[in-house]
Amino acid sequence: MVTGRKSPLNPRVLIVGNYCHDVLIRDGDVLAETLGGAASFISNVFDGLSIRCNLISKVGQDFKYQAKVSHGAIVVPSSETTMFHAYFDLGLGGNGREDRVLKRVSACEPITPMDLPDTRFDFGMAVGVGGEILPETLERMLEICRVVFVDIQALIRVFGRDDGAVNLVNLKESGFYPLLPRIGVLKASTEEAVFVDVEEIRKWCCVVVTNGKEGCKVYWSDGELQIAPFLANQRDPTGAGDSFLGGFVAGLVQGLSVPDAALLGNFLGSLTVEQIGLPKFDLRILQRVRDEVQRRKMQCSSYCYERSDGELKFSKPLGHEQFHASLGTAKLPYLQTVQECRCDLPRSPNSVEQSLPNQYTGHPKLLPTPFHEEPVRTIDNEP
Ligand SMILES: Nc1ncnc2c1ncn2[C@@H]1O[C@H](COP(=O)(O)OP(=O)(O)OP(=O)(O)O)[C@@H](O)[C@H]1O
Ligand SMILES: O[C@H]1[C@H](O)[C@@H](O)[C@H](O)[C@@H](O)[C@H]1O
Repeated sequence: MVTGRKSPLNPRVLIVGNYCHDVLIRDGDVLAETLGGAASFISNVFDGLSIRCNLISKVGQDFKYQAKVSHGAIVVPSSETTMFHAYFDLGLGGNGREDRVLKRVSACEPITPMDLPDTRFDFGMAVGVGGEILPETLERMLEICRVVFVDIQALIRVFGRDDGAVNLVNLKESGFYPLLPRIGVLKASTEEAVFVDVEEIRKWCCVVVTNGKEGCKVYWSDGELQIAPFLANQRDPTGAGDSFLGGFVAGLVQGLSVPDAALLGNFLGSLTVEQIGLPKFDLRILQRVRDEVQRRKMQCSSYCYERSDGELKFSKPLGHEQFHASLGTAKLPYLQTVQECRCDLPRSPNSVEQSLPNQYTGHPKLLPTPFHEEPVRTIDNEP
């Protein structure tokens, strides 16, 4: 069980999920071929914020991006790299949201418990995209990681036998349901949240539901909290949820409160939708973000986590709105205007919007008590 304590000094993070090849298609034309997979978007955020992490991902010999990724993947000679075709045909969605139809056209082999390092981590992230995370893999992650963050897409995706069409099943029907009380945070998009009984799950773990340009909402057993979004000119929604989760966990790893970390997640999500495929973050923005996070940590250290009983304090962290404003300002000079933006993929109406009002609280399960110091086994594929 995870308790609400200060984040350990040098937290160890484990990301588990396959890299993939993404092909973005509209009206029969290939718009882009890019590196994909939640693991690539999340490690991109961690790299951008200079946070160390360990990553377990499997690919085939056909993997095109081994030289590009900062964390090498395990190459499985007998397997192909997971590949998705994402169809962005106009008229999809119909609800004002940027929906895409996904097909998994090839799948690398699953990540098994044997593939995971035999060492302890403070934060674990189960972020599969193509069915590569098995119940036993998640179970092993729960054993070796103090707190585990799970993207629901790793749990509820099923794939059409003939065409690989991605469909979703109710979480209760997945083999993962019994593990839920042991996870720290379940992240779902608004579309995916329909496949979960949030009212039931929130009694066991923190649930974060992202909602595109509206930002996100954090639910826990006896409260919920809306976290404000940031302005963005959306060009491609792919990976927004992944970068959100990367930013959220990166914030917690650095000792931010849950609302501040979720704000950082929203910020990274908003940067991601402005580019096609895996984003190249502007170095000036990243520097501003690192500075703002440091400033925020200093501000909060005096009141956010310090309670004599060692539990998190669940009152509004002063300056949360200011933190939102500062991050927003960091991005503003570089925010592409609608005219400048080459919209290769359909953009949702009103994607440039004012922030929503914000409330505050936090969740006790999210900051791990550090494991006793143990020798770190070097993971072979870590650079
Ligand atoms: N158009 C947008 N404008 C501003 N912020 C956005 C926009 N789209 C996404 N975001 C940010 O990114 C976060 C995640 O987006 P979203 O809810 O679309 O995730 P998702 O559907 O899981 O994405 P994907 O499956 O494409 O990775 C949102 O909570 C929000 O903070
Ligand atoms: O690269 C993308 C991205 O990781 C998305 O979050 C996921 O839904 C897609 O399956 C994947 O192809």
